[in-house]
Amino acid sequence: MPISLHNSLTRRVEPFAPLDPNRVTMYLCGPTVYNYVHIGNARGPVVFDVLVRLLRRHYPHVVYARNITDVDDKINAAAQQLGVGIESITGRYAEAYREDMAALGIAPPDVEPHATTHIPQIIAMIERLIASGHAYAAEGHVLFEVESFSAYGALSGRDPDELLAGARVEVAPYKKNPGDFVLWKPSTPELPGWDSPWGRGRPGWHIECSAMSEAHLGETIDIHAGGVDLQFPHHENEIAQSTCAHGGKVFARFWLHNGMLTFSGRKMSKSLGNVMLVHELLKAHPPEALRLLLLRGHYRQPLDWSEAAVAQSISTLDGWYRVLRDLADIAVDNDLPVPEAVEAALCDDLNTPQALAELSQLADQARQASDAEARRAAKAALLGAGAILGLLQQDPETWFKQASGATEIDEARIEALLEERRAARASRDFKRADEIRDELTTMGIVIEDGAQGTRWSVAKG
Ligand SMILES: Nc1ncnc2c1ncn2[C@@H]1O[C@H](COP(=O)(O)OP(=O)(O)OP(=O)(O)O)[C@@H](O)[C@H]1O
Ligand SMILES: [Zn+2]
Repeated sequence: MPISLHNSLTRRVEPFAPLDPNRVTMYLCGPTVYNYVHIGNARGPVVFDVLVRLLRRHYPHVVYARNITDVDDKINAAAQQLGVGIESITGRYAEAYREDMAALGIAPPDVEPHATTHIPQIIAMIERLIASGHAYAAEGHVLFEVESFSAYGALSGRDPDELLAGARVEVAPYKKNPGDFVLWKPSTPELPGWDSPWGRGRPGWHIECSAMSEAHLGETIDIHAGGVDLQFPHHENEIAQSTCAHGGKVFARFWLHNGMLTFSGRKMSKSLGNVMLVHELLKAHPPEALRLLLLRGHYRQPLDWSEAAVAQSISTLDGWYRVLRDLADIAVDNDLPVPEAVEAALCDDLNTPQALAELSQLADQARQASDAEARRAAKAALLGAGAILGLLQQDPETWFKQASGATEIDEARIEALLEERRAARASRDFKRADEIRDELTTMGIVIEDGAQGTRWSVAKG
C-alpha cells in the first residue's frame, strides 16, 4: 500500500517514495534540554513515532534521527541561575526526556545527535558557507546572508522582501541586512564556547540541525519533521544553510509539520505558562492514555488538551483492554500483521483518527466473535493495530491493576479481601460481602462479578 504524505513545501498530499529505498532517512527537530518537556512537546515525537513504525514496515532500512540541542542561551541562563556547568543541566534533562519519551511508548531514534559533539561539523559547514559567498563574519559573529539564497521563504510562503523589511525593532549593527541570521556567535569567558576561525564562540540553533542531519543522514534527506511553529524561521533557515552548503542540492524532500497542542484554545507553551509537564502527568495518568490522546487528532490540526480528553482516552482503553482480557486464553503470534483498514488510514497522510476508528470497530467485532478461530483472528487484528500505533502494549491485567496516581496498589491485600468476600457470599453473609465491596471502593478498587468470577481494576481518572 503506497504511503502519501502532506508536504509543507508543495502544500499538497504527495505519494511518498524515498530517494534510496534501501536507506530511508528522516530527521525530527528535538528538544532544547534545560527543563522537563510539556505534553505539547511530545506531540511531534508521538505522531512521528507512528510514521517511523509505518516506514519500517514498508522499507528494510530506515534511519531516524532526533537531535538534542544541548547548547543554547536558555540553557546558559538556567545553568547560571543554579551556578552549575551546562552539562549538569543538559545531562539531567536529556535523560529525563528519554525517560518521558520511553514512557509514552516512543521507540528510541536510531541516532540521537547532540549539538555539542558536532562542533567540528558545524564549523566546517559555516566555512563552506563563507567560502561560497552565503555567509560573512563580522565582530566575532558569522551571519547567513539571506539575500544570497533566492529560494528563501519558499517553505513558509513568506515574501523575502517582506521578511527583510520585517519589523525587527533593533537590528544588530554587524548585520548587512535585518533578515540575516546567526550561524556563530562569540562567547564571553564565563559562557560555554569553542575555538573557531572567528574566535571563541558557540553555534546558532539553526546550523546545528543542518550539520547534524548532514553528518548522520547525508546531504539530501527524505523527510524532515517538526512542529509547525518551527516552519519559520528555523526550518526556512535550515533549508537555506543546507542547500547553499551543498551546492544547491535539495535538502529535505518532504517537510512534515505537526499542529500545536492547545490548552483552552491557546498554544501550550512555556512562555505562556500554560504547560502540563509530561513528567508530572505520568504520575497521575496511564501513559498509554496520554499517547492515545495525542493520536486522536490528525497531526496537522491543532489538538486541545483537557482532563476530560484524558478521561475519555482512559475509558476507550478500558473498553479495548476489556476485550483483550476476555480473549486472554487465546494465543496469537508475536509478529502480527497490521489490519488493512488501519494500514490504509495511516498510509493516507498518517490519518491516526481514522486508524483509531478502525481499531474501535475491530474491538466491536472481537466482542461479537464466538468461535475459537474468529476470536483468535479478532485478537490478532486488535494487537496488530495496537502495535503500529504503539497502543495496547500491556497485559490487560497490568492495565486494569496499574495505579493511576501516587497510590500504591497492595495486590495481596485486594486478593485477600476478594477471597473473604467470596467466602462471605458462599455462606450467604451478604452484609459482610457488601462491607468488603465498600472497603475496596474506598481503596479506589472497582470490582465486577461475571461468569469468569470476580475481576478487579483500579478506578482511573
Ligand atoms: N504546544 C505545542 N504543541 C505541539 N508541539 C509543540 C508545542 N510547543 C512546542 N512544540 C514543539 O516542541 C519542540 C520543542 O520546542 P522548543 O524547544 O522550542 O520549546 P517550546 O516548548 O516551544 O517553548 P515554548 O513552550 O515557550 O514555546 C518543537 O519541535 C516544537 O515544535
Ligand atoms: Zn531543527
